[in-house]
Amino acid sequence: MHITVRLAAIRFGSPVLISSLCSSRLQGSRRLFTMAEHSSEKVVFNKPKVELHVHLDGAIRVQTILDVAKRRGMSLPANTVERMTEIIIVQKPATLTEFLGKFAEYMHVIAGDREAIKRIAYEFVEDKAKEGVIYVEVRYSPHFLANTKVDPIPWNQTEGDLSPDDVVHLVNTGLSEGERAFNIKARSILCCMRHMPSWSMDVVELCKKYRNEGVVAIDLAGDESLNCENYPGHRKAYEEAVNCGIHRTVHAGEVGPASVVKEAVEVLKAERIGHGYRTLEDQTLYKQLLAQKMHFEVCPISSKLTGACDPDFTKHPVITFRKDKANYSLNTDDPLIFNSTLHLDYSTAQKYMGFTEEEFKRLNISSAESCFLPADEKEELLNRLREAYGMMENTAF
Ligand SMILES: O=c1[nH]cnc2c1ncn2[C@@H]1O[C@H](CO)[C@@H](O)[C@H]1O
Repeated sequence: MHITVRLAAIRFGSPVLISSLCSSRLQGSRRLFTMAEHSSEKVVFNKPKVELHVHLDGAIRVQTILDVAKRRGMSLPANTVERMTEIIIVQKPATLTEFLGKFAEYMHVIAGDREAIKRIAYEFVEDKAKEGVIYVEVRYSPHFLANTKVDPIPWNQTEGDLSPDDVVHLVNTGLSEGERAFNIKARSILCCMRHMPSWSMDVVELCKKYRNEGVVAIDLAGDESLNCENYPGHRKAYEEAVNCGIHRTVHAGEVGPASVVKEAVEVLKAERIGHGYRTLEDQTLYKQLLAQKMHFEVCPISSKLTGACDPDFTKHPVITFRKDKANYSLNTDDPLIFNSTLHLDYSTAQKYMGFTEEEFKRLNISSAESCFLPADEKEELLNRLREAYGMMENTAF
């Protein structure tokens, strides 16, 4: 084995570990498959994968929510995994606003609790390792998990002593303990929220402070109908990110029009677009983004259940992306709320959109090329994938 490849294999997890973990089913809440698609879920791409768009607070185990509520003496609308899962998940196509409301069912339990925040980060890494992910970038809003130095204090919490800064430190700790335990690589992206421009400067400052401890980029999430031209807080934060070399992604063109994507690229200097489906409505913009190899973070199951795309997967925008050899990834987004797994996104792409093993390899290579790791670590990741996919050049003479 080539030395770089061997090093990469160690850092990103051994193939044996990955394949054995891949074949095991997820535990806890993920067993309750209620969507029709779940019955057909199978592992269609049992190879190392890269995931670039997944929300930590949308990827918590239901059992963990129940455990933490019990420990903290908090009440929940249900006390079994099955019942609580039914309450949290979106079962049929809804709206983005309806979907975003689901976080309020459980965020008050996790927010403000040191042990819980570290635990969800650690368990997240375990769940991703089980799906065969060898590199993941996970995102969240530090403010949504804090209970002091955040205005307003979210989820009706009373003021405590956990600041957004403490939250980032705890998530970093949970992720790095998870990395060591499950032998994959996990980095994080900090989210600004569209409706809270006053938090955005804090977010970029946290990105700067923790750039050497696992934080790789800034994001803008939430309700896209709020235009950032009217919210200079986001623009200023992204300007600072550009000036300091902080990587940038923006949720745009998910349910909002192509103009939001244009603004993300031209004003916020986004290097990747979260979702971006509605870019196709502006063919000039789409061609420009294709030419500059802009990366689209596509989330198939999510796009159906948030009402972002036609529920008929055979009409999904990612089919056009694939035909045009666009640069995109396949991601879960919020697997807790969609009661889904990365395997379901892949099997859906195969079953309804004509994706092949070759395309899965190509899109994972594009994902690695578009990830926010520094160049040397990116090359290691790429080598690891090329080796697993049988794409290594023969260097033995
Ligand atoms: O698909 C999405 N579109 C827009 N915002 C989202 C999506 N999924 C989650 N969040 C928002 O991002 C926050 C930080 O992780 C979540 O709390 C949720 O409000």
